[in-house]
Formats: sequence, structure tokens, C-alpha cells
Amino acid sequence: MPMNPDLEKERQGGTFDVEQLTHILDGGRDKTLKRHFLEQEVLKDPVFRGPDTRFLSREELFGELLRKHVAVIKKTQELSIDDINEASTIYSAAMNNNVGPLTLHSVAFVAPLDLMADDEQKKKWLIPAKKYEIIGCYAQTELGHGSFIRGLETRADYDVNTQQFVLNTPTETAIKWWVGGCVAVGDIGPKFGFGGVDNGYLCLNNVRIPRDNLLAKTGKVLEDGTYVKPENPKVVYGSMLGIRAALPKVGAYNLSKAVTIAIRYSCVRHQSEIKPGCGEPQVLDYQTQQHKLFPLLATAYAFHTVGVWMLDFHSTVMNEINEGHYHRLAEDHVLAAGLKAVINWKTHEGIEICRFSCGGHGYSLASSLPVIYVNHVANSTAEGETVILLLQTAVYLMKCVIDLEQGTPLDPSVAYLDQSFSKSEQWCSDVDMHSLLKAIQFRSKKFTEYVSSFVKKELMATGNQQLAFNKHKVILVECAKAHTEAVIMNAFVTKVDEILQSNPSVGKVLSLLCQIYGVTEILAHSGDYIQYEYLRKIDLDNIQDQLFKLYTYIRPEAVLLVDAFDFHDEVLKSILGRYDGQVYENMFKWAKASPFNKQDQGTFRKYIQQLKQAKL
Ligand SMILES: CCCCCCCCCC/C=C\CCC/C=C/C(=O)SCCNC(=O)CCNC(=O)[C@H](O)C(C)(C)COP(=O)(O)OP(=O)(O)OC[C@H]1O[C@@H](n2cnc3c(N)ncnc32)[C@H](O)[C@@H]1OP(=O)(O)O
Ligand SMILES: Cc1cc2nc3c(=O)[nH]c(=O)nc-3n(C[C@H](O)[C@H](O)[C@H](O)COP(=O)(O)OP(=O)(O)OC[C@H]3O[C@@H](n4cnc5c(N)ncnc54)[C@H](O)[C@@H]3O)c2cc1C
Repeated sequence: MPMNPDLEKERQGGTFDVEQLTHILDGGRDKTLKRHFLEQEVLKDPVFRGPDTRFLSREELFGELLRKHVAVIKKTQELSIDDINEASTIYSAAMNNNVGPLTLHSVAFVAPLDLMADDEQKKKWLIPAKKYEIIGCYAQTELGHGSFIRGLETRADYDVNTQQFVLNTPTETAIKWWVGGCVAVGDIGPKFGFGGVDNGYLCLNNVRIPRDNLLAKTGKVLEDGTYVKPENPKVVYGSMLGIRAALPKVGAYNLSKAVTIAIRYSCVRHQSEIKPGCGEPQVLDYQTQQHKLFPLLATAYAFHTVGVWMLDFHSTVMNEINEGHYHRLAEDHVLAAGLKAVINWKTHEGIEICRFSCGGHGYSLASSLPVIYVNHVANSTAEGETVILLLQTAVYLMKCVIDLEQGTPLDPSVAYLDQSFSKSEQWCSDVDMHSLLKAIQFRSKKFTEYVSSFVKKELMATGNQQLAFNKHKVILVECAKAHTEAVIMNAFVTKVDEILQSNPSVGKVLSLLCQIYGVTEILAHSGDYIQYEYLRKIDLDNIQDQLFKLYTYIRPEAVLLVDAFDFHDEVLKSILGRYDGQVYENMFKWAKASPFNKQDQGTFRKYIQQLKQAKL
């Protein structure tokens, strides 16, 4: 199919090599080539062909995705793939923006076995689980409790005579609920999204399991019922850490899809007039459309950068823990908590902005933006609700203030809290990314000190930490967000500095995006900068001008920057986001193919007939 002339023209501009940026995003040219190979292994294999999942009922969708997920597993085994990124490539190429039915087995059942099973148990369960000889799920949440783990009511009473645990969900609120991939007792019913996953309920009534079913690497129960505590009790929370550490990159992936669709479509879509008589411009030439999409484009790159960094950090910490070193578990937990909370929240807001920016066609499943949205938005609740996780980060920051007062060294990701910040010169409209980073770190430091002073005062008054925290939860959450933005901006600046050395032309365009991310973040909290006397009105006016100027620099690069995400059309599955930009013809073809247009609408005639017969 010929290329849409608008997109063809957009691809003649640009100042950097798209392929080189794709290689950087993938982690090197070899990884790009391997990703292409794996995608083709799926896309060319007829077993992965099937009905357009956007036309399917919940039951049909589950069945079709289960069929495909089993094919994904076979393909992954056939190709001897054990790298999680490569396995995710095969999975994503097949799932058409859905979450597969066996996802929880991979991300929430296998991971805890890996982390908390002893060698014997690994042989018994982990090895067969990795081969899908046993399929598992993660049944923690109950009808009455999800966030408050210490409030869970399920019982495991030890029967010393039989060396067994007797499991019970003694109350209705104790019923296990939301259990992804729970194939035993029942499905919890239709949901907002996640149609490919059978989130189940599980009632336990005197279910007996052997003593050695308790994962024994971190704590065990001896034959006489004595509980031997793990060296570090918090490691039992570790199973939730793995998914949280991975979700920032999942957020980046989903936001990258949404901005690819919205930016390509905004170049194809012509609407209204700027100069009368000069034809309808591309909607991406409207400053308001750029103001919707370019900060999100910058955000997608920022989230990808920090998502890769978080996964590397987490993997290092897990290796340390496997060797018995727990000193970085707390930092890993709060980084994963803060990044998972902020990134997934801003991603679902961003996907919605992308959908709105495509007008009516964004509301059609032909765009796939609604599919991406309803499956992504769960990530702000699942694996730790946003506020719950931000509070974890906030409590850690309050401890950092005490550490600072006591001269205890801080973890590297919060070292900036010990730095002094001053800004004397007036900002013009070309503030560099390092100065923007310093400002964002300054705000986080000041906010942490400000919140800590309130919490301390409350603690003095009540002597109760939980009460003190509860009274200031709103500003504690804002404090955690401010710190997390400092972590994101630091990762982005660090990566762009590195790329500026290795590939100046790519680095330059990414530095523009980094400035857009930083200026947008600062303008979103401009009042704080005035209140803390870090910026004046003139500074803010100047960086507002800078933002609009940056949009003009990014405009000719925008399509190339989304092309660099390198989504195959069959992976993106969006008519608005097609690489060739042939939207209208394919929208019409897709609509005509809808089963709704094929069914004989006998019902229509039947009921309208009644109207005609009725004496209205
Ligand atoms: C093949 C490829 C496939 C690719 C697939 C890619 C697509 C994937 C898309 C799908 C992704 C996800 C699917 C969704 C799956 C969802 C699963 C779930 O939802 S499972 C259930 C999750 N539930 C939760 O997260 C519960 C949240 N609540 C909590 O975690 C707790 O309430 C907590 C821990 C926040 C509070 O704990 P508690 O009440 O005990 O008190 P404290 O706050 O005082 O904490 C005690 C102490 O422990 C430390 N801590 C807490 N959590 C952790 C942790 N996780 N790790 C380490 N340490 C932790 C905390 O800091 C305190 O320390 P202290 O020093 O005492 O202050
Ligand atoms: C798509 C999806 C898949 C899931 N898969 C699984 C799974 O496979 N296995 C599993 O075990 N669970 C699963 N879950 C459940 C998930 O882990 C919980 O929904 C999540 O932990 C939130 O807990 P909750 O639902 O009890 O919400 P609640 O904690 O009841 O939250 C309700 C509101 O109360 C607020 N709140 C609660 N506590 C506090 C507090 N201390 N301070 C301030 N505000 C508070 C929250 O911020 C929120 O606004 C899944 C959920 C979803 C949506």
C-alpha cells in the first residue's frame, strides 16, 4: 500500500538516524535484530493468526488469547528463549494489546518460587513451573483486603500430628479475590479491562497441604511447629517487588504505543484552517495538539530510560540478596514503589490524552487506544495501589531526614537530599537539562524537609507515628511524587549525557525531549518554586516561552521519534497508527468487516415492527 504523502514528507525531515535510536532503545543493534527475528517468528506463523480480538466477546476473547498464549509458550520453548525481554517480545507480538491468561503464572507464580523456594522446592516446583508442567497463580488479595496485607484473614493452622497446614478462608471477606490465572473455583466476573485474564475467587475450606509446601528459603516451620524467621522478614514481600520493578518499563511501552498512534495520526489528519484559503493543516501543526502530545512523547522516552535503569537496579539487588546481602532491599523497594506508582498513573492519564487527541476515531477500537488504556490502567491498582506505594516511598524519605540529622550516609538515589542548591542568575528561555534537574531535585529536598517538619510536630504532640503519618498523608504522597520525579529526571539526564558522547545527533534531539520533560514538570508545580523562592515569575515566563520554542524544534522530528519505537503494525494493531498512514481506507474496511455488519439484525425488524403495529 502506498505511503501516505504526509507521513512520507515527515520522514524526509529530521536530524538524526532513526535506526540508531531504535538500537539505543533496544540496548544495541544485536538486540534490535533479535527482536525483529522473534516478531517475525510470530507474525509469519499461521498459528498466531485469528479473529480480530477487538470484535470478540469476553468468553471468545479469553479462549482466543489462551490459545495464542499456549502458542507463545510453545514458540518460546521451541526457540529456547529464556531472556525475559525476548520472551516479552514474543508475548507482545501475539497478544494484540491484551494481557494473556497465563501472564500471572509467569510474573507472579514463578517469581516467588525463584525468590523464596529452597533448593529442594525449586526442583519440585520451580523447574516444572518454568516448563508450564504446573500452572500457578498468586492468591494474596481477599474480598475484604488487598492493600493491607497484615489485615488478611486467610488462616493456615499447623497440624503437628499430620505435619500439614490446614487452610481456611473463615469469612466472606477472606475469600481470595482477583486471583489472576486462578483456574479452580470461579471467575470474579466482567472487568473494566484485563479481559484476557480470568481473575478468580478461591474459597478455602479445611484444605490440607504438606508442611514443606511453605516456601522455606526465607523462614520455615519445623516438624514440631516452631517458626524459624527469615534473616530479613521483609524479603517475603519480595514477590511483589519483581512485578513492581518491571511495571515502569511496561508503562513506558504502553505510553510509547499510544504516542506513536496519536502522533502519526495527527500528521495524517487535516482539520479546519489556520490561514483562510490555504487548505486544512495537519492537526499536529496546532500548538494545542503539540502541547498535548510532545510532553507525552518526552515522557515516553523518560519512562523508558528509567524503566530500564530500575530493572537493572532490581536485578543487582536480587543477586545481592541471593548471596545474603540485604542492605539495598529498602532502596529497591521504595524506588520500585515510587516509580511503579508515578509512571503507571501518568501513563494511563497520557494514554487518555492520546485518545482524546485523535478525536472520534480515538474512541473507536480501530485505534486500539481504548484497548491499550483499559488493559494498562489496572497497573495503577494491581501490584500495589498508587497511594499505598507512594506512602511507602514517603515513609522512607522521612527516615532519610532523620538519617541526615544523625549524619548517617544516604542511599545513592536520595544523595541529592544532602546537597545545597542555589539559583542566583535569572533563567532565560534556554535552560539546559542539568539546571532543570537541579530545580526538580531542589523542590523534592524542600518538600521533604517541609513535610518532615509537620510529621515531627505531630509525632511530638501524639507520640504515635501512624497517627502522625495519617494526619499528613496528602503531603506525604506529594513528597513521594516529587522525589520520584527527581529520580526519573536524573535517569533521563544521565542517559542523554551518555548518548551525547556516543551519538551527538541522537543525543541532541533527546536533550530537547529532556528539556520538555523538565520544563513541563517545573511548570506543573510553579507555585512551589515561587514559595521556596527558587524561581521568580520572570523565570517561569521564560521557561514557558522555552517550552513553546522546544515544540517548534521537535515538530519536524516527531514522526521519526515515534518511528524509533519501531512498533510493527501487527504489534501496534492500530489503524490510526499504521506506519503507512493509510487510515481512512482501512478504517472503512475494518468497520465493514465488523461481525455486527454481518449479522442479520432480525432483532431490529422485530422490535421496530412492534412499534409500527402499536397504536402510538
Ligand atoms: C513472559 C513475559 C510476560 C510479560 C508480561 C508483561 C505484561 C505484564 C502486565 C501485567 C502486570 C501485572 C499483572 C497484575 C498482577 C497483579 C498482582 C497483584 O496485585 S498481587 C497482590 C499485590 N498486592 C499488593 O501489592 C499489596 C500492597 N500492600 C502492601 O504491599 C503492604 O500493605 C505494605 C507492604 C505496603 C505495607 O506493609 P505493612 O502493612 O506490613 O507495614 P509497613 O508499611 O510498615 O511495612 C513493613 C516494612 O516492610 C517494608 N516493605 C514493605 N513492602 C516491601 C517490599 N515489597 N519489599 C521490601 N520491603 C518492603 C517496609 O518498608 C517496612 O520496612 P521498615 O524498615 O519496617 O519501615
Ligand atoms: C487487574 C487486577 C489484577 C489483579 N491480580 C491480582 C492477583 O493476581 N493476585 C492478587 O493477590 N491480587 C490481585 N489484584 C488485587 C490487587 O492487588 C488489589 O486490588 C490492590 O492491592 C489494591 O487493594 P484493594 O483492592 O484492597 O484496594 P484498597 O486498599 O481497598 O483501596 C481502596 C482505596 O483505599 C485507599 N487506601 C487503602 N489503604 C490506605 C491507607 N493505608 N492509607 C491511605 N489510603 C488507603 C486506597 O488508596 C484506595 O484509594 C489484582 C487487581 C487488579 C485490578
